Amino acid sequence: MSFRLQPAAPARPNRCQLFGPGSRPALFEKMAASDADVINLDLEDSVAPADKDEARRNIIQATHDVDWNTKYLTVRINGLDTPYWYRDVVDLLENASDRLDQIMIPKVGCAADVYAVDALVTAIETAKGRRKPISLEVIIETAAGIAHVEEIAASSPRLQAMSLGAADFAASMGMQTTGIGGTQENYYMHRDGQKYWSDPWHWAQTAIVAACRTHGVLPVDGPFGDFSDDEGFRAQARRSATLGMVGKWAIHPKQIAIANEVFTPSDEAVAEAREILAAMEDAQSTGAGAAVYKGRLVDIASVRQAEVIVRQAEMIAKG
Ligand SMILES: CCC(=O)SCCNC(=O)CCNC(=O)[C@H](O)C(C)(C)COP(=O)(O)OP(=O)(O)OC[C@H]1O[C@@H](n2cnc3c(N)ncnc32)[C@H](O)[C@@H]1OP(=O)(O)O
Ligand SMILES: O=CC(=O)O
Ligand SMILES: [Mg+2]
Repeated sequence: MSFRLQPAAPARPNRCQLFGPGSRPALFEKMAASDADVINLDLEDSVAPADKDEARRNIIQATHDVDWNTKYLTVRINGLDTPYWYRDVVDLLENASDRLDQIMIPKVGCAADVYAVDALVTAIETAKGRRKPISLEVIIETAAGIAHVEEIAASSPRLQAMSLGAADFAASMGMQTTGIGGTQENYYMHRDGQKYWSDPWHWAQTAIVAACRTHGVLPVDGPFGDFSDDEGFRAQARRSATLGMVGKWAIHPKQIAIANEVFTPSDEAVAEAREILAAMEDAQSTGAGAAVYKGRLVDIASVRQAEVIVRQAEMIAKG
């Protein structure tokens, strides 16, 4: 273990990030009343170019008018390769209420992309005397983004979360699919006449989790496009949770309850984790470093594993 301790990620629930287009203000109250931990109002890909100005105005108004209660409120700005992003940041930071918590930067390709937004945010916060600092989140959804994922995770003290954006990621990588997340028909192994599907998102997810955990950032799984496929969504979410991600986007309200369920440690998992902690406390009281729990080895590493589950459950229970 390096002598540098691994920094903790922000201790707030981030099990589900519910998206909605800034150009559909009729959805805002429904989003606020949902069970999602995080609300992402979108100015980017779900908003047509002709609607960008109005969507910005809708979102700014909603930071003043809508009761967002305990939601973590974040706005996805347009990418740095567009003519829209600077106006998104300037208008939001100059006019949104203090209810705005975070800005999401899409298609981040290098640490300097985050630096540029951070510089603009910092200047406007100072000029306007905004007392609550805005946090940042990024989407890794390009070949450059995944190639530079570690420097991006380290890019700014404002950075709280990083998502994998499967749709744009697939496009940027030249992947032969129009599916957004989940199992891909042609990504399989073959043996004895049987197909065994594999997970094409796995390597990018683990790269994101490692970069995030190194730098104290929340790793999040992005969209799953087929919102009629509950079991496909659940399987994708379970894989992400198992790999260390803390939550997943919902692009339709149907997906919220499944994300919350999967990313909340189950009562059984928490009970087992507590039993492991107790078994190890007993072992350590007799001077032993290892013990047997339900026929399997547990040791001090098991304590660290069990603590991840207990801490996550306690943090979610606190809200
Ligand atoms: C893929 C790459 C990405 O960047 S994903 C992130 C950007 N995309 C988005 O933000 C899209 C978010 N989702 C949507 O715009 C809509 O959910 C889409 C997919 C278009 C479906 O809308 P619609 O046809 O109205 O759905 P529906 O009739 O099944 O709705 C049922 C009830 O739920 C509501 N609803 C719908 N979407 C949301 C939402 N995002 N947040 C909150 N509520 C939502 C509908 O208004 C409808 O409500 P009601 O039952 O009529 O009261
Ligand atoms: O922005 C999200 C994506 O999947 O693309
Ligand atoms: Mg995208």
